[in-house]
Amino acid sequence: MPEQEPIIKERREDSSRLIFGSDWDSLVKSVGPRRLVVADQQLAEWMPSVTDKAGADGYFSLPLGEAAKTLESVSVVYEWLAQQKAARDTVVVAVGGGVATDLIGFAAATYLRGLSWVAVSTTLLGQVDAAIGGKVGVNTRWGKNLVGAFHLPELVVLDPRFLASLPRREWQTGLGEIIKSALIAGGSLYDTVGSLPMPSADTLVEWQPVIRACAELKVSVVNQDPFEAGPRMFLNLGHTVGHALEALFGYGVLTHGEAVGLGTLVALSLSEELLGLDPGVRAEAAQWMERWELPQRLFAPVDFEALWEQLHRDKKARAGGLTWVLLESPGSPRLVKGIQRETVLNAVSTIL
Ligand SMILES: O=C(O)C(=O)C[C@@H](O)[C@H](O)[C@H](O)COP(=O)(O)O
Repeated sequence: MPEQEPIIKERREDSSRLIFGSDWDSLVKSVGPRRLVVADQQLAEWMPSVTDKAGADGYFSLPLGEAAKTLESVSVVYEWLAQQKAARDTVVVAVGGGVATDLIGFAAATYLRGLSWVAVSTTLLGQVDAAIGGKVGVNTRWGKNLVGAFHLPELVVLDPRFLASLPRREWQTGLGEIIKSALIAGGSLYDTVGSLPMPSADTLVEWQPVIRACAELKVSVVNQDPFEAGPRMFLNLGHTVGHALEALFGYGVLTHGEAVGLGTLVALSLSEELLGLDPGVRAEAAQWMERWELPQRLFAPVDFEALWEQLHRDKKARAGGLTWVLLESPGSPRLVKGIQRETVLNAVSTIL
């Protein structure tokens, strides 16, 4: 009898390995015998070099953006994987920002019941948060990321070269998640973030340690609680209201980071009311948002009834109602249940 190759890889429950810098070729090539690159179409100019660095057999790109983060786009990826005869030992290399790694990661999680994948993250938002931790999925008209899976990438590539050419709004959307991370972590991350200028290609060197700290914070939380049964919920600070706003305004109208920034202000206001958070924390977060030109108020009115209904589609909701992530002080997030409608209404009015 010829010796049989093991077909099914050992399932890893620990978080993905982060690779900082531009020297990722050999690690990515070592992940599996065959690699296929799938990317956001906006990255067309990078594709020859990425395909070469990944030692991939081929690449495919599709137009992506929050509005295209749908099951239809996932089907387009399935179609290409089928044409390429992707097999159980094929590795999908997903290249792009948060939408790309969420969507392509979801295609990898579900094609042939799960292919290994690598996330090559090309945006600030992706590098500090979205590409890490294996939450993959797509939006539906009922809610944000409502269809998805937990499927950890084998590697997450955080190469600063991709960031240099980001447009201003992409830097800003990343800041929404950085503010969230600084509030959850407290300590030196909170102190450092507050002193930094607007991120850009020129100030990237100053931001690099913060990007690394946010990425490492995320890995450590995900390692403690990979399937979000407890402390991983803290990473959702600002997302209950943020996701509801994204869905209500239409995906892509507010960026994810803008929505999370607004949602964080609401969460901080609730935290003052319910946990005695020092109001100086919200004032400080607002100052950062002012400096980085993130919206602190909604540009159009929102119907509170519709928002209240949308909030209840949050993935942290359980039979007993919503679970909110609030803050007692920077570095001390708390989960709070059963907040009254009137209290939420008052907190939401601070961003109207
Ligand atoms: O990884 C997590 O866990 C997070 O909650 C991080 C969030 O910043 C991220 O936007 C996440 O994708 C949202 O997850 P969801 O479960 O609320 O859709």
